[in-house]
Amino acid sequence: MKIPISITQAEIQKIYKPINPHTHKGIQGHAAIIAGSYGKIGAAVLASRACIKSGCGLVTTLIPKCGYEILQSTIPEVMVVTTTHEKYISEIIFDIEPKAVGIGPGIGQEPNTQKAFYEFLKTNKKPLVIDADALNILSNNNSWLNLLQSETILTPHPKELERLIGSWKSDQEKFEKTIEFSKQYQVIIVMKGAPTHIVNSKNVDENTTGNAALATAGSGDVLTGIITSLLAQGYSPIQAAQLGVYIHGLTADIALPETGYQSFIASDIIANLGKAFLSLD
Ligand SMILES: NC(=O)C1=CN([C@@H]2O[C@H](COP(=O)(O)OP(=O)(O)OC[C@H]3O[C@@H](n4cnc5c(N)ncnc54)[C@H](O)[C@@H]3O)[C@@H](O)[C@H]2O)[C@@H](O)CC1
Ligand SMILES: Nc1ncnc2c1ncn2[C@@H]1O[C@H](COP(=O)(O)OP(=O)(O)O)[C@@H](O)[C@H]1O
Ligand SMILES: [Mg+2]
Repeated sequence: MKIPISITQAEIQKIYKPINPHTHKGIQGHAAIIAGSYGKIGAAVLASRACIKSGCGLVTTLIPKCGYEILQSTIPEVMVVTTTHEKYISEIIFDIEPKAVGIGPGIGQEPNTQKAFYEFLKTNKKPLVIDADALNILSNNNSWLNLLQSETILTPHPKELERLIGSWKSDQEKFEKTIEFSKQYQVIIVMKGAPTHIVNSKNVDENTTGNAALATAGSGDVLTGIITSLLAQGYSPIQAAQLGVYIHGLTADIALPETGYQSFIASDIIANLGKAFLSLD
């Protein structure tokens, strides 16, 4: 395996596009988030808030009915579409044309949710981030991987990665298998961890930001929202993955002197996105 390329501030500075003073919400990108189930509407809230707080102009979130009031009152900036089922996502139907879609945080694996995901994958042509339960559904139905558009971004943590590619005996084997998987399905794999690596066919990048404060519930859900937002703003999938993991980690580095490791929670990632983006301007 080649030595990973570090995702440094200098590299990110080449990718980062400052906001055009004449932009408006209609051209700043419309993102769709598909997330949440009964008891895990928080995952939808975190991903949606991170998405709108990362620069896209509009966010529409698809959630099961039980999350409607929660989402509308916690993030009034985000538009909401609900499914017919009360507790889980039973179909994926939008009345909008999103520029990018993020799917998976907290959706569970109900049979109807799996079917809805399959129907969505058959027709989706938008840039896509797949996380959490949507990854687990793919692991259980691996023929569906052939439906993915090239450069779809998968964001597994180590357990989700193991479900996708099988177990490994060494770090080297883990990377070899991930690279092979990425080549086979033409996907970008964000191997979340400490540090996070991004595998894009034969290239491997290593993130340089972040710390153990991120080992807290919902921090991956937030990453899904950030990367989806960047895709909706027109970043290429590999750039969105690189800038997304860099900014996500940077929030924890910025917050650490105030929060310490223990009191940092996923909402602190979102609260520090502004400072993280400003450090690139
Ligand atoms: N507030 C919410 O609504 C939250 C919802 N969440 C959702 O809950 C669902 C379940 O997600 P989980 O990830 O908890 O469940 P999983 O069963 O996918 O993952 C948990 C397992 O993975 C292992 N694991 C996780 N990170 C690891 C690492 N860095 N190294 C080694 N092993 C690691 C854990 O030890 C555990 O065995 C997902 O849909 C997720 O999006 C979570 O994000 C937590 C917060
Ligand atoms: N010790 C650590 N150092 C740096 N980053 C970490 C550490 N632990 C977790 N993270 C990051 O936090 C995120 C956790 O994602 P995930 O496990 O999907 O969380 P959740 O499903 O609860 O939202 C990933 O981006 C991962 O890289
Ligand atoms: Mg997760």
